[in-house]
Amino acid sequence: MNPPEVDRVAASRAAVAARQARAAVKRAVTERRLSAVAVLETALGSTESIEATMRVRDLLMAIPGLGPVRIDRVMGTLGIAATKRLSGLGVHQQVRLREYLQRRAPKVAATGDSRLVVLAGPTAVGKGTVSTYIRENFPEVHLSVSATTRAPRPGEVEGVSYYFVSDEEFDRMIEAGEFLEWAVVHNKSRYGTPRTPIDRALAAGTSVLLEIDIQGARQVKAAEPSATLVFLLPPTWDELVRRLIGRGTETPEEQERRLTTAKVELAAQSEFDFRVVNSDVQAAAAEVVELMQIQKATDLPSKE
Ligand SMILES: Nc1nc2c(ncn2[C@@H]2O[C@H](COP(=O)(O)OP(=O)(O)O)[C@@H](O)[C@H]2O)c(=O)[nH]1
Ligand SMILES: Nc1ncnc2c1ncn2[C@@H]1O[C@H](COP(=O)(O)OP(=O)(O)O)[C@@H](O)[C@H]1O
Repeated sequence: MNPPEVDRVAASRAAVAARQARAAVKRAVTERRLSAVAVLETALGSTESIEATMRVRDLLMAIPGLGPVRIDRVMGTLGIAATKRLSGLGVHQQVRLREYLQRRAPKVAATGDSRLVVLAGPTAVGKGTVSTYIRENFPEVHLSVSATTRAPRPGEVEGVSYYFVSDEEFDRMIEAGEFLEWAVVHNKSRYGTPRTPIDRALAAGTSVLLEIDIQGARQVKAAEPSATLVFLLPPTWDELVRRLIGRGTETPEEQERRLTTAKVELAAQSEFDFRVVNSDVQAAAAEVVELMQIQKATDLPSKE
């Protein structure tokens, strides 16, 4: 084959793969394993996502109970042209479509099976930012509060950010078996996940999110194989460096050290069940919450 032909074959293979991935997303919406709102948020969060290339009409077609005639009428009311793709929506169209989906589209099917989900990832990728967004916007999720031996920073609240405990108290908690997992993080302080609030929340049917480091994620999986591990990724390495420096909470030496650790941590991503790219906080949070609600996502396209 000559080069233009090679290009053509590659392009047509990519088109087939994209069509299959779009069909998998549609199927997941129809089967109520994925909410239509989450598809919209992912599309708006990343123009490179498969979701961004979906037509609005196809997303609506995936919603059980909506037929072609009704969809034409709805799209007319929303002021969206028949061929429009999710990535091409104007700001007002986005708002109108989101409101419509929130009202009309069924929520993902309840599994009757509350989930333990671990969010981990390299330093400064945005774990704290995404989990704070979830705490503030998704009250149905129980966000675990860890105990730590590090000192509180300005603005941190006892019992909300962490339980700030002494070394002696932390020793006592280990002895008493109060932790689901614990670890020394950044070679400095100890952090641990109290077991009782998690057991209580799961027993009450509430899903639980742990924002902990990678050593902790491995321990949770060993203790609770049914736990779901989610790895938060930066859009690029340079963006991770920018976030770490931009946050301005570490000295240049500490930043260097954390970036060296981050390379090792990034290599652990294949141990995780799902990967979510944190390009946009709202979209990343929506994806994490979605993963807390679906029972089986094996035939969804990868979240990479
Ligand atoms: N293993 C484990 N890690 C934790 C726990 N709580 C927080 N961490 C991790 O400890 C690290 C340091 O957190 P923090 O002191 O808040 O500082 P940050 O690095 O600025 O986010 C982060 O990677 C957290 O994910 C916990 O209970 N167990
Ligand atoms: N999606 C994002 N886009 C841009 N900046 C972000 C995003 N998510 C987080 N940040 C910023 O990156 C920095 C690190 O986030 P943080 O939540 O402290 O990371 P982590 O808890 O993983 O160490 C913070 O300054 C935060 O505001």
